[in-house]
Amino acid sequence: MDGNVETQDTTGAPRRGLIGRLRRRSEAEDGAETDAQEPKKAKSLGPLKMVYAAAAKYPTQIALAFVALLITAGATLAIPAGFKMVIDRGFAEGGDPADIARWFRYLLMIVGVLAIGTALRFYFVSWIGERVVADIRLKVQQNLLRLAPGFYEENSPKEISSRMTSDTAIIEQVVGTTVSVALRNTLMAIGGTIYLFYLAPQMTLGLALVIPAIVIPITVFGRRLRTVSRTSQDRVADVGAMVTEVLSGMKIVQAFNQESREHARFGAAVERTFTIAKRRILIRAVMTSVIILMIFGSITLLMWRGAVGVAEGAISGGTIAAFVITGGLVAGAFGSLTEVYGDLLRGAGAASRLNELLNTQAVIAPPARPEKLPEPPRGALSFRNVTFRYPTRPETAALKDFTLEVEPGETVAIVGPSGAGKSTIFQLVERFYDPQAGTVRLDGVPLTKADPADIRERIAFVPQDGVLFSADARDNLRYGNWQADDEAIWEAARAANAERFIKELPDGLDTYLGESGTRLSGGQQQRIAIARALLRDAPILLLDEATSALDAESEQLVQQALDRLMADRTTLVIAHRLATVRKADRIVVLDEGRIVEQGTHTQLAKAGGLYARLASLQFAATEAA
Ligand SMILES: Nc1ncnc2c1ncn2[C@@H]1O[C@H](COP(=O)(O)OP(=O)(O)OP(=O)(O)O)[C@@H](O)[C@H]1O
Repeated sequence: MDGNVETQDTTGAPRRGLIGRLRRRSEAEDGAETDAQEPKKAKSLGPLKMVYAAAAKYPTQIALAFVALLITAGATLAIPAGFKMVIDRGFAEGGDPADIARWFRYLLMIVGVLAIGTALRFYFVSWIGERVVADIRLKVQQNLLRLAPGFYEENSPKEISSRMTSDTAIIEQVVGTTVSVALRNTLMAIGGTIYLFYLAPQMTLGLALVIPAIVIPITVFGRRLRTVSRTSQDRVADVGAMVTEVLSGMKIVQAFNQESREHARFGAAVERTFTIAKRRILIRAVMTSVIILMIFGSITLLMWRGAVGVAEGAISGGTIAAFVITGGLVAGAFGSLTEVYGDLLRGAGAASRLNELLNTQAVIAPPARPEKLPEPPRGALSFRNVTFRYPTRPETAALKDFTLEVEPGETVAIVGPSGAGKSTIFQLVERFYDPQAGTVRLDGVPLTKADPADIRERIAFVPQDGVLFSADARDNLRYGNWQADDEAIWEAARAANAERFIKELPDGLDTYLGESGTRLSGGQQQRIAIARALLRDAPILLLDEATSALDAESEQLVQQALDRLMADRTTLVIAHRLATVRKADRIVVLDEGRIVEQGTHTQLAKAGGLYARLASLQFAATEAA
């Protein structure tokens, strides 16, 4: 009756009053995800300040929501009064039909105001909730884009994405529901209690004893049920995990004749789920019976007391009706208020997790007065005595006293065993990290003195496996240069030997390349990445050659594309192919973060050192593939 739309549950059906709320809560216990992974609560409401600040930007909507809230609370309380009139005057024997109509019209008017007011309140309150969440998401993502890759090693993308979705959903719940529920129910509890005293002071005192007797056991049962439910969901998750494990390892299970053992193991997990579910349903069964007994029992007792009063002529039938309805509203309001604080703490927990993402400072940021890189770009790279440790692995240096001067236009192949530090060189050139000692320079300017965006503007990076986004072929190519028109795109595609297969795609450049480009072969993805780098047309090329073996024809197509890409550019290439090292102006051999040899392929092959060993193993293997 109070039009409690904000407590809408996942089924979309509004649940009203105390019974509705209880049902909603116990259904939530059965729900798959609702309480199973209940998010952590904060210790205080402090972090909600950020939510307040975000909402305060929309004073008009807040004012409108508040007005609607006042109107609906008033209209809700007016309903019992309306019923009182209708019952006492509208049902009076021998009454004038015109007089009866008046009271019913009055009641209808209240209902109309309540309906419209509730719709407006729901609209504005939810609007604010959604808008606040949208603003927070935008701000968080903007900050995330500024953070260096090191941050994502310590904070998993899965965790961050869960903050962006579930934590923001909790905030939405707080703004769009909890605050409104709290305000409305406080108004209803106060207003309702005053009205009850006005109607029947003695019966109200009786009710004051009954309400806690209803609310307290329900709250206690509710808590127990929530704990048991959580355990129950964990057990169900165990069953799920076991199914996945066995299914994905089915060949091993069967090859080792472990079917009966797996069945027994699964049986035990299923029985554990059943045992805990039995406890849950027992608590819920008892809880339901207690609720029915308490609520309907007290209504019956009140009516009984009222009936005696009516018989004695001390009280009217309409007053009894108004009293019962208002009593229900007030009890429901108190019931709701018991949940509000917990919900707010949960919201504060979510807000503090989002705050962390919002306030993380970028380690790699432009200096206050960035030094301009010389124009036109030359493409000279220099590493002087660079020592670098990854923040997550401070004990080992990925590069040790590394010195390398790369001349404009030179092609330097970097080879070395796995973990030697080859990719680390690229990370430092892009300035994803700053070395602990030594200096990296681009065209004579130390990277730390320039704006990272200016540095990256001058670099094209071709990763091992072409990183494609879920977009069409055109946008995947233009990622290197959004100004490129179709003519330029086709020219790059041609040079990258990608023209033919792109033309053969169902919609040419408009073809959607699917999640992570799964619709293209490895060689095709590499050629897209090469075309993208061609479009970028940067003076420095960082090329991480693919290790995956391609068939001879793709290999040749990729190689030709790479040759065109490397021409007239300073190129650092992590080389896995003999063809590449042969063509390089210089080969740098890296081991455990240090340069151990340098020279051309012929020189190094003759020297009989690490390169000669690697070449005979690694390149022979890839050439044979
Ligand atoms: N993000 C990281 N955090 C911590 N340590 C890292 C990280 N990336 C690389 N390392 C470590 O730094 C060292 C150098 O790694 P790097 O990736 O540069 O080697 P690599 O020569 O490119 O190897 P591969 O040929 O296997 O790709 C290794 O010991 C590696 O374990």
